[in-house]
Amino acid sequence: MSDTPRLDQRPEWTALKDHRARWQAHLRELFAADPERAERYVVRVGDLRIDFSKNLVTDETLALLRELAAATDVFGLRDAMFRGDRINITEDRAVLHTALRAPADAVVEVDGENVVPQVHAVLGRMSGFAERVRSGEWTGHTGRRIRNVVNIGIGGSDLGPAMAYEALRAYTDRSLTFRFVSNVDGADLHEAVHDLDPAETLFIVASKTFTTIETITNATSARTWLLEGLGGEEKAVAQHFVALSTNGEKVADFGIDTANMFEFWDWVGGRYSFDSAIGLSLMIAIGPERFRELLDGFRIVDDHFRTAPAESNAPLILGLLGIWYGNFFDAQSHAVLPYSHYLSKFTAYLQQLDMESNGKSVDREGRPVQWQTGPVVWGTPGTNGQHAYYQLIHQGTKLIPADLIGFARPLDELSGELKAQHDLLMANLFAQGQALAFGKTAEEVRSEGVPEEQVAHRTFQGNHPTTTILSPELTPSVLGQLIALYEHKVFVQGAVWDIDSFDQWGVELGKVLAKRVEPALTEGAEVPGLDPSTAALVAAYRELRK
Ligand SMILES: O=P(O)(O)OC[C@H]1O[C@](O)(CO)[C@@H](O)[C@@H]1O
Repeated sequence: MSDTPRLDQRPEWTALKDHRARWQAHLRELFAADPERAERYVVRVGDLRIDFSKNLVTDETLALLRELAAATDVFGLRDAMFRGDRINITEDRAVLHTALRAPADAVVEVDGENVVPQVHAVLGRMSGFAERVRSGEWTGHTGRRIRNVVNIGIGGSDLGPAMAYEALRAYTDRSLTFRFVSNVDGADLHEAVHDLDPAETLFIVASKTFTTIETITNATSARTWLLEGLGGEEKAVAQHFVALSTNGEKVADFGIDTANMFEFWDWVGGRYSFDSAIGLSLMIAIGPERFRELLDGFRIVDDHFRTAPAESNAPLILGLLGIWYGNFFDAQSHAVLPYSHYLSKFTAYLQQLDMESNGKSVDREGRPVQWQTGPVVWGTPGTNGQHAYYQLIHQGTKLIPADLIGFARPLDELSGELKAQHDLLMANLFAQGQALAFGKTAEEVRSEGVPEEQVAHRTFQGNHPTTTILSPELTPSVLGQLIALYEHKVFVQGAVWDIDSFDQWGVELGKVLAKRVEPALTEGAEVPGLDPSTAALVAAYRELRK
């Protein structure tokens, strides 16, 4: 048994509990008492200006939170991560997604071997391949150039490239079509390929393990579709399928030539893998140079996280704010609300990053935790959300801290009136932050002549915390900065909560049970050990499908 004190028994935790018990201030009062907080509570990293002034904190709160971070040795674990120590303890692995964006002359060792040259070798191969596809030099089996790229993967092998493709659409080669297939529902693949010409289609099968049932099933069906379309010649596969994986053996078993495999390593977690070979579809879309800019963006935030003092360390501050709300205000969720259409898949990406990392209920030694861990992360582009669920954030009974993300300039893609709409978009972001923080008092409502019986309904309590992340423009580098910011925020929270943020045992049971239930559905076989409820569902399914 370890002598590490339990988190909730640390004096720093108790100090925060006491601080919370005394907490009364409304954001209106905090700003009235200290108008400077609008400037003081801002951190800058790279192109990101992170304004956390509309959070329920004072200098004292921030100091107490930093003391908790120091007591739990967040920076010690950070250094261990960057060094390549095996901090993913249940899988006994290093956690080195930061090595994926390290400069070529950096040295990051795993088991005494510098991994940076391998990273750059794969990046070089990816660049060469991406250029050949983009230029038309890489052709399909019939000699026609590739016009469609279909990424088949799920979880970390899908969400990153799919999100970033949307985010950076303005930088993509519009003469190519990109599709992302993840769902084992045959409808996903069907909709992705039904209007494509197999002779012009490249499948990228993305799977770290190359054993994931959804991906292997979809890849097998894609191969059938391709061969049917190209007259059944097996050797066509070589020109139309490439693999992204850590598992060369399984790639070969599937029938993809390992010469067409782009490798990554077990020290890259699936949800942290999109800047590895998993980004190949994105690299084809935006080109190797833009991809390198994206990596540079990640690196800016890595360097900041590694070196900035606690007072101005952006991922640390964001992580601690989340802890303040989740552990001391009982907030159950965290909303991420981008005011950018291009970021429409950003929150879905963060859901895996955050919830698969920190959805844990035992500490690093396997003891049940006595404190809340990862929040439910949710959200969609802000303006659409305003006309759907913002009502609950403004006037519901739950505390929902939110990040509002916006950009000063629209992309050059837009012109004329469409460009001018950007100010309206951003006016909405600013207005929401203001309304959430300051609300509208009953007196203000009355002064507008609202009848007394409606005053309560039209009053806005305010005091809802938001953090506003503003940057000049959504470039590849800025996207990399944003993702790294959240990666390290999640890291900080896992470190404080004393959980392993890098395993994902919680997704295993469902996978095993699905394999056990499937024969009952497809072959009508009896499945021993089904609970009565599931057995009844299976029976109803069999009856209904007749
Ligand atoms: O890349 P793979 O091995 O196919 O795994 C896909 C996803 O499945 C998970 O293991 C569980 O959902 C994720 O962590 C991972 O990103």
